[in-house]
Amino acid sequence: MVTVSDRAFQGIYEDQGIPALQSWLDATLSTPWQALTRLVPDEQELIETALKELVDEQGCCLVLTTGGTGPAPRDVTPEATLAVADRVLDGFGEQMRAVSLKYVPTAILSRQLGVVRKQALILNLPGQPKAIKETLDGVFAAVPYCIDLIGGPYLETKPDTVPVFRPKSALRP
Ligand SMILES: Nc1ncnc2c1ncn2[C@@H]1O[C@H](COP(=O)(O)OP(=O)(O)OP(=O)(O)O)[C@@H](O)[C@H]1O
Ligand SMILES: Nc1nc2c(c(=O)[nH]1)N[C@H]1C(S)=C(S)[C@@H](COP(=O)(O)O)O[C@H]1N2
Repeated sequence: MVTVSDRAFQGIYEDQGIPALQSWLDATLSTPWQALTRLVPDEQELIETALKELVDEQGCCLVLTTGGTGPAPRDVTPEATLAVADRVLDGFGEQMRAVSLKYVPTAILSRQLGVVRKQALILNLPGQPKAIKETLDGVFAAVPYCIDLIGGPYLETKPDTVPVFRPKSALRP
């Protein structure tokens, strides 16, 4: 979980991004998981370093960033994400923007991406803490099967949360 925010990094406001990510994942995942967190300013090189470390050294299978996806000059999270990507999964950005339009007309301002690096799926979420639930609710059904396909662990969700979709042939007992 990576918060990208100049002001949260400087302590001007308390970071609500990582707590919102943690509580969404705690409420949703039934598979045991371990949280690793990073708080970085809107600096491309520092974002790239955090992403590479979480994937390459820590072995994360899912990296969620929040913040820095908009059109302002210091918003560089998508550039950093693209720079470390092996492949782009366009559907994630498209779907997150589509579901976000139900909440705010400014959803189209987010340049958020979903990419694969090695065994990890990296998803960019907008910085507004409420956007974390709004966007994850809309795409998470496809996340576990994506992680299966890139060689990560078999993730499952709790009943009455986001139902995971896998083709029948990919289901495990
Ligand atoms: N990590 C965070 N914790 C709490 N609130 C946040 C966080 N990130 C963003 N916000 C809130 O969402 C708004 C829009 O987020 P955005 O990422 O555009 O921030 P920003 O205006 O670029 O500034 P900064 O990078 O300093 O957070 C912010 O003005 C702030 O109110
Ligand atoms: N679901 C959701 N998507 C959203 C928002 C939101 O509140 N909810 N905010 C939008 C706004 S106002 C902006 S500017 C862009 C980029 O936000 P970021 O720079 O904080 O990443 O995300 C957009 N996407």
